[in-house]
Amino acid sequence: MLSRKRRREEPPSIHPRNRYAENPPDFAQLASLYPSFEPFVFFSRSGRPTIDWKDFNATRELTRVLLLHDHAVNWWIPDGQLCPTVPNRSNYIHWINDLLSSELIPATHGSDHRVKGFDIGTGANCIYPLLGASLLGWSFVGSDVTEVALEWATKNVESNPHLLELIKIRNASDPFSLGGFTSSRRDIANESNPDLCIDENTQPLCQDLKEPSALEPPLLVGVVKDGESFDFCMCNPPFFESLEEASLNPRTSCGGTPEEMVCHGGEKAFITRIIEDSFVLKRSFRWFSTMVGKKANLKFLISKLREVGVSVVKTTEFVQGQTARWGLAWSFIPPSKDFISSNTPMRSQISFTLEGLKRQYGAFQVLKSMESFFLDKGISCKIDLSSFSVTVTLSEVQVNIAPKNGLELLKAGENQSSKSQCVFCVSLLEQIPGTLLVRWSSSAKDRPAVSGGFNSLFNQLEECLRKEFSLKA
Ligand SMILES: C[S@@+](CC[C@H](N)C(=O)[O-])C[C@H]1O[C@@H](n2cnc3c(N)ncnc32)[C@H](O)[C@@H]1O
Repeated sequence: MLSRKRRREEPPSIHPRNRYAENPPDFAQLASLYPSFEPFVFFSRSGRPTIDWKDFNATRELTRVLLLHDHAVNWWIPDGQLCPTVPNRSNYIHWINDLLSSELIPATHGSDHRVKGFDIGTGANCIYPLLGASLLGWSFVGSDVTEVALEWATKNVESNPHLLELIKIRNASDPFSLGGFTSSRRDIANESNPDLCIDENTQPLCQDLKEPSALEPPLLVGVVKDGESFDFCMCNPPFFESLEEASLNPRTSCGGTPEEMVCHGGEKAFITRIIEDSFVLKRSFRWFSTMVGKKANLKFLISKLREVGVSVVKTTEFVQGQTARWGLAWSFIPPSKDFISSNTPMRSQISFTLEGLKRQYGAFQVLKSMESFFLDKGISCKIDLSSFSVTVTLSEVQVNIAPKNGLELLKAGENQSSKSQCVFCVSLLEQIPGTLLVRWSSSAKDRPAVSGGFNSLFNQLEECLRKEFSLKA
């Protein structure tokens, strides 16, 4: 109920350059063109052609026909393997393209250079290399560790002779066939960072610069060959720590084997290892990036990135149906001068998840608590129970005071007359039972001061709600 109402109000979740942003897939047309897809299409009560999203065969066939029809890509995966949705996966590719074309991190090559990416854990579906190569002509190395992923990723590339030269599949658990793995991580760190000079007695700059566990296949160090360089790496990591945790996630028809969904320590450990490797290979990539499944992990990972001394961190939010995912990107290369003086990036939308809600509490209590939070600070707000949101109105004076002096001064400013007000909306979306997504959106994109103040207010709100409602606080 809550989610359905909320969804109607969600801002567009799709990248503006995504080909499905303006024209979502036309199931009726696809059914008439592809007889194998036709049996999966039926008319919903509202009269619209749709498919059963809980049927793995239906979603796999949809992905197959979308890749064929819109991207001229031949594709297939065996039963049970993770089935990607094409519009959602395209968003990550477009975000990487934004990062590369922003020139925030200067390119070292000329404009005729072919962009080269590294997809960590490409899966049997090999979706990112296939999309990146067919949409933008990028070349890729896609790595994986399971036999089925390596076999099917290779098949998927070989079924597309026009992409054969662009995509290479690499076995990350077969490092001895690669150059460079015979050196220890410390040696590699020294080679690629001559200014570091780490010897056995040196306390490493990065606390986590340690030899990887013998049980865990490498991610980048030992898989990237000596002398190789890439414009970016990307990764959709196994999100879960255990099969139990994976099965708590709302079941979709997207399949996914334990090898694809689960890893020791969950995404936090997996991405931490990517960060450690990025420190070692800091000169070999212009951008490092990964998808993050849990907002709470995003904060931890950003603090890790600060620890290892990255020069830039960028985040974005990908909303996929009812699930939110985050994109995290970083670089060790100094940003180009044009960008250094610019303000902190603006966000028109920020969010956090409130996990492990205590049993006795639900969205209603959280909403009432948000109302009290704002009223206590002298900020005008209005609850809307039908959309589970609170509309917050800040006077110009309140907005201008907040970022500089902290929120305690908001009350002091409230009596001053204000010419213009800023209206923001904080809304709740139930992700899974016991987990709420709290999202804050504003239309004040053109006013950095407003967003700065609001970000700080939002952080306080997060802290306050966590203390009151979350078991994990
Ligand atoms: C969630 S799946 C992502 C598959 C695909 N990229 C996608 O987005 O649908 C994670 C993948 O990472 C792979 N993987 C796990 N450890 C790895 C490692 N050390 N190096 C490369 N791939 C790994 C798994 O086998 C799995 O295919």
